Amino acid sequence: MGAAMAGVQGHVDRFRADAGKLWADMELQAMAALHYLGRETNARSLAEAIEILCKLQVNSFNRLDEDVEQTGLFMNPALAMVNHSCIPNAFVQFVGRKAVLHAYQEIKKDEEIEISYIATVDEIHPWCSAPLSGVSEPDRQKQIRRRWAACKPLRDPRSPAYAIEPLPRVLTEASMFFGEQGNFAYGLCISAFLATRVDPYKAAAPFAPQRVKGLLMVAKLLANTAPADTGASTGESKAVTSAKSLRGAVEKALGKMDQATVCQTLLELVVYYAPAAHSEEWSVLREAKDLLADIEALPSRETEDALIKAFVRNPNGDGERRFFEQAILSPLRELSDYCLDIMDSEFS
Ligand SMILES: C[S@@+](CC[C@H](N)C(=O)[O-])C[C@H]1O[C@@H](n2cnc3c(N)ncnc32)[C@H](O)[C@@H]1O
Repeated sequence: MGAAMAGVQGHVDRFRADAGKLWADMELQAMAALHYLGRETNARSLAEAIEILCKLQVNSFNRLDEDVEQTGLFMNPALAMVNHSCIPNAFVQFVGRKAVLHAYQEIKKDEEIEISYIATVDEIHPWCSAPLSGVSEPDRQKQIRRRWAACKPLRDPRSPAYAIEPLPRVLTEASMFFGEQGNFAYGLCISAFLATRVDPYKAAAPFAPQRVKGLLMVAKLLANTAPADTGASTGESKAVTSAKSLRGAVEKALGKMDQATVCQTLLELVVYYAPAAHSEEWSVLREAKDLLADIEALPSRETEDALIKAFVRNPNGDGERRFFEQAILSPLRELSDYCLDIMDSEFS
């Protein structure tokens, strides 16, 4: 056991660097353990005891009993080798004093066995949610590819579960990645997918902060997407296979829509919902108002402006609803239709 324990990770430096309550607790526990064992407390014995505690912290399982819930910690060096995934292919169950590693599905030879370190499906582990902004571009692409592959069970067309983490998080990362690359069209398709097919299922209230932020993201990407060159289109709309025809199809969809009108309407929605979502001081509200002022200053948009203002005044009127469905929602849905193809073509 001692030799096996030597091989497991303890991340002592990371715990020390955090220097929070956990580290203070560990020092106290280490001193108590040495005292209990009748061993002298000195710098060396304390460091050894702390290392063991850190290894337990990183590698042990909460041993759960069906009736009395947590009954203690369970540590097994072989089981401690199993890494985390937010979409695991296995889980650990306690049967009496034994821990049993069960597979959720068939695990092929050489495929990694992964369990979830967290308790509920909607939580997301820091490794899956860690922002990738400080990472070099090829590493970032590799990370998104890896995370996207892990989302496969959530995008099974027979039982899609787009709102379950980590899928929304991976799409958000990919949208930001494309935005930073200057590929606003692809970022927009992904953000449109999040705004229309993910966020409403994650948060029912239209003033939920994440939904309002999602609308601003779509509006910002739209503002950056220059009116598309419709001549670049290949004319294909179905069975988009190659990256080139996918690009052409997205450009065609963009070329058909009135980008300024969609952008302005989304910004009006952000301005309407932001105070309920957060406050009058919210930076999202400020940004939306600034962008709105820029669009309203564009020349020759009196008709569109009148339609948008009418919708804002009376969103439930028949004509206004039709305007929203046809001029705003329908083109956004069309863009969102390309999201999964884009992810598969760029990150598979
Ligand atoms: C219980 S151990 C798992 C085995 C460990 N990878 C090893 O080789 O000893 C937990 C540690 O593994 C690493 N780890 C586990 N899952 C990970 C993941 N999905 N991504 C990155 N690191 C992970 C972290 O350093 C974590 O503290």
